[in-house]
Amino acid sequence: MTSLSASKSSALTGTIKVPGDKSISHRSLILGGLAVGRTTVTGLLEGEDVLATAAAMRALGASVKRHEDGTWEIHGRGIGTLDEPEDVLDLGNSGTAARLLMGVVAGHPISAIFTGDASLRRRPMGRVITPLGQIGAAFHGRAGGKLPLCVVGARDPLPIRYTLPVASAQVKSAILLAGLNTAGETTVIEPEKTRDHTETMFRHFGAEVRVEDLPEGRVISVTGQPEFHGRDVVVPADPSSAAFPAVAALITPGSDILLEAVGLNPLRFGVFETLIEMGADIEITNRREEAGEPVGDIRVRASELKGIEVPAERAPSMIDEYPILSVAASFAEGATVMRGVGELRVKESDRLGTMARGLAKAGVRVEEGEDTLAVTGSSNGVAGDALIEADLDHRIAMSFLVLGMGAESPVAIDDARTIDTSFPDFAGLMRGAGAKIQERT
Ligand SMILES: O=C(O)C1=C[C@@H](OP(=O)(O)O)[C@@H](O)[C@H](O)C1
Ligand SMILES: C=C(OP(=O)(O)O)C(=O)O
Repeated sequence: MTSLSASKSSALTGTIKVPGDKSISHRSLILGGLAVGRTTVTGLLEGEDVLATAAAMRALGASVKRHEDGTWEIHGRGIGTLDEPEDVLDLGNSGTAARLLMGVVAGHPISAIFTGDASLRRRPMGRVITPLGQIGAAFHGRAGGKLPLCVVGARDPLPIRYTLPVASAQVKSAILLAGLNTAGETTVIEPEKTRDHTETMFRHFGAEVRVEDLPEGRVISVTGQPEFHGRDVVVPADPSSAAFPAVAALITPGSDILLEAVGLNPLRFGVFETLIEMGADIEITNRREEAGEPVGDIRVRASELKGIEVPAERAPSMIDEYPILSVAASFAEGATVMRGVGELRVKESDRLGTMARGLAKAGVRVEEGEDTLAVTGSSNGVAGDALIEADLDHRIAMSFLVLGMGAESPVAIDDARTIDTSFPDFAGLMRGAGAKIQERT
C-alpha cells in the first residue's frame, strides 16, 4: 500500500485541469458500445472505475480502443446484439459500472456474473434487482442482494413504470438502459431529481426521451428499441473531482486557482452552491455547452468560511461531495449541519462513519447522526497529526489529504492507491499547484 501524507501548504496557484467526469465517461462507453458505427470520446476519465466499464463493454462484444492522442474509439453493433461474456465481469470499486451494466445485461437475452472488490461486494444491489426483476431479468446471488451475483437477462424485456424509492441516478439509469431493448415505453419517476447525464446522452445518441415535471416528481420516459448511432462525446472535467482542489484553495491562505472546463450541470453543482453560501470566493467564467452539458471555468480564492445548514433536498446534487465539504466545514467558523445524508452509509465506505472517525482523530469537533453529520470549525484551525484509514474509498483518501494541507500538523492516509478510481495523479496535480504531499515510508 502506498501511504501519503499532506502538510501545511503555502498558497496554491495556477490553472488546474481535473480529469473527465466519471458519470459521463461510464455512460459514453456504454452507449457507444450499444450504438451502430463509430463513437469517439475525448476527455474520458482514465480512472480504474471507468477502465472497468471499458473492459466490461469489450467482454460484451463492443470494440473499445484508446488512441495514442488519448481519444477513445468505440464500435457497437446496436441495441439487443450484445454477446454473452465468457468470464466474470469484475467492476472493481465502481457502483456506477456494476449497476448500469446490470441494467444493460437485464435487457439482453444473455447471462453475466458480476463481482467487484471488497468495497463493492458490501454495497446493496437490491435497489436495481427489484425493478430489473419486473422487467423480466432473474438474479442469483448472495443474501441481501450483494455481489457476486449472476444476472439472467430477459428474453422479452417488459416496459415498466417505476417510482424510485431512493434518490439514485444509478438506479434510474439501470432501468432506462434495460428499457432501451424493450418494445414500448419505460418510465422512471423520481420524487427527487438526480443527475440527468443518462437522459442527455440518450438523446445525443438518438433515443426519444420525454421528461415531465409533475407533482409526484420528475417523470422520465424512453421509447424502446431506438436506433443508436455512433456519436462524438466531449467529456467535461468532473465537478466532483474539482471540489478537492477548490476546497484546498479555500482553506490555504493566499491561494488563487483556476479550474478549467468543469461541468456545471445544476444537478451536480450543490457543493459549489453550498461553499458560496459559506462565504467562498468562487467565480464562474467562460460558460459554454459541450455535447449537451454546460461547462465553464471556476476561479477559487482563499476565503474565510462560516458554518451553515445544508438542506436535505440538496443532497442528490452533491452526494459525493459531503466528505470534502466536511473538510471545508472543519475550517469554517461555527457549525455546518448536513441533513438527509443517510445514503453516504452505502458508498465505497460508510462515509458518515469514516469522516466522523477521521475528523475526530485530527482534532475536529464532529457529531454523527443516523443520517446527519455536524462539523464545528474553530478559529484555532485543525490540529491534524493523524493517520487515517481510507477504507477503499477514494473520496475519503483525497478529503483527508486536503485536510492535511490546512492543518497544523501533517495528516496521512494509509492507502493512496484507491484515489486512482476517480482521480489518477491527484497528488501530482496538487503538488504542481503548490501542495505539500509526500510519500510515507
Ligand atoms: O449515476 C452516477 O454516475 C452516479 C450516481 C451517484 O450514485 P447513486 O445513484 O447511488 O446516488 C454517485 O454517488 C456516483 O458517484 C455516480
Ligand atoms: C459513490 C461513488 O461512485 P460509485 O457509486 O460509482 O462507486 C463516488 O465516486 O463517490
